[in-house]
Amino acid sequence: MSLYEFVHTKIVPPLFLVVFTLASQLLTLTGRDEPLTLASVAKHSLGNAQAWTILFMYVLWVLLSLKIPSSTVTGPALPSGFEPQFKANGILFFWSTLALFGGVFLSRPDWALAIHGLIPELFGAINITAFLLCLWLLVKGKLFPEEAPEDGADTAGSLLFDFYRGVELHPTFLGVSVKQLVICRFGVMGWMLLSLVYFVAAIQLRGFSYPFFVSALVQLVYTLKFSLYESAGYFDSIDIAFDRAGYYLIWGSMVWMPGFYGLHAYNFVSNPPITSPFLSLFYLILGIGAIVLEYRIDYEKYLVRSSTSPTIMMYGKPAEVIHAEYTDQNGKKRTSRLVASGFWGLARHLNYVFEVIIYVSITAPGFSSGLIPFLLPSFMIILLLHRLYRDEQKCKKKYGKYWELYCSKVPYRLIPWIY
Ligand SMILES: NC(=O)C1=CN([C@@H]2O[C@H](COP(=O)(O)OP(=O)(O)OC[C@H]3O[C@@H](n4cnc5c(N)ncnc54)[C@H](OP(=O)(O)O)[C@@H]3O)[C@@H](O)[C@H]2O)C=CC1
Ligand SMILES: CC(C)CCC[C@@H](C)[C@H]1CC[C@H]2C3=CC=C4C[C@@H](O)CC[C@]4(C)[C@H]3CC[C@]12C
Repeated sequence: MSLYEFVHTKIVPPLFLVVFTLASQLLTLTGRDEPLTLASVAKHSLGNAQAWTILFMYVLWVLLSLKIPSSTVTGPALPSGFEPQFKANGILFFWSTLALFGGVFLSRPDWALAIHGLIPELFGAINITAFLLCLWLLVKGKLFPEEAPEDGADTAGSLLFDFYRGVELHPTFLGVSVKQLVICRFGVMGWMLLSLVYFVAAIQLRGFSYPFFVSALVQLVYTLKFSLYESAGYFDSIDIAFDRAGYYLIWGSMVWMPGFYGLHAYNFVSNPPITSPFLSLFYLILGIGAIVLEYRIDYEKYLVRSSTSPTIMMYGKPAEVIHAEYTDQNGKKRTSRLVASGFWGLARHLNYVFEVIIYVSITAPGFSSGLIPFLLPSFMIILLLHRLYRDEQKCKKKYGKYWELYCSKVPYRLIPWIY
């Protein structure tokens, strides 16, 4: 066993389970008149009737979004030939959620302040639900997996590692994909809704804040971008095609995403961001610009991958495409397209750079008011560097010499001419 494997399978699971779970509850106490102690964590960690009611209503809403009739998108096939199905109604979900909850908070802004006060209990309830879900996914994956034996509902011999990493790739719950339900619907939209709640709560307390508005607006546009990208690309991502449904992905999306990704906004309520209107305008343009460019990068890949024509025009000339051969898990030869021009010709993961810029624009309005707004961009840099490493390993293994050809044409991983 290599050192990386040892750390990955034996050290990371227990460490992350304790540290991140505890941190997720401790952080809900920031910006409040309560000591950051284990006793305070314990006091709120079981939730209360109001918190459980809010959570129940929101779970019903996200479940409903995947239960209503809609067209479907197919994800990457498993060795057995099984093709996971996802609902293609991300945009409808975005606008209806915004209309429903936006309407509720506009007519009852005092509810936003009440929910802000309930955050420790709400995350107590979400944490319990996420743990129960991960436990159920472990038991189900081990005892009655939905996936065929050749798809390898994979177990690593250690219960803790299986809990952390997950067993199955595409488990379902009440007939819907657990990944789409938890990541795309509960996590991403829950994060956006909580940030809107904090924004309205701050208005209730101190009136309109332009820097907070900029932060919330960039995040709203980012969520809209995700909803557009959900059916066009997210179902081919590492999260869907490779990562199994366990603590990392499921707890991460259910608790860490709405909690930690929204921490700066949660703290803006008690510690308002102070930034000049000029600088706020700069962050707004930076954030929206980075979202548009990131969308363009996702779109260029989508354009080349989905086109049936042998020549694909990009920026007025034929796109440079590597027709990469690979062998799938059934031993069947297949071809895929690697774009080597446009943004994908500048660096192999330029989208990750824009991703970090987006998170900087969302949090930067609060940079002068404390350390908390620096946490999210720092976390993103670590998360994306780890992801870059995993993705490059995956592509090297999958495409072999074709990946090396792409790397020779596009030698930069992240930032053109630098790295
Ligand atoms: N906010 C957050 O916490 C995070 C956000 N993100 C964002 O989510 C989005 C998706 O991220 P992610 O899935 O990691 O990465 P990408 O969208 O970059 O997809 C990577 C995959 O694309 C394919 N690929 C690689 N190079 C090329 C190429 N030149 N031409 C065509 N296809 C290529 C490979 O898959 P294949 O096997 O299909 O060839 C590779 O595994 C990004 O916008 C990212 O910034 C990502 C991580 C965290
Ligand atoms: C603390 C840990 C246990 C790690 C938790 C990690 C997860 C919270 C995140 C891992 C991958 C993340 C995502 C991938 C791609 C995305 C597309 C983007 O456009 C929106 C965000 C996201 C869904 C993002 C969400 C957080 C992760 C699931």
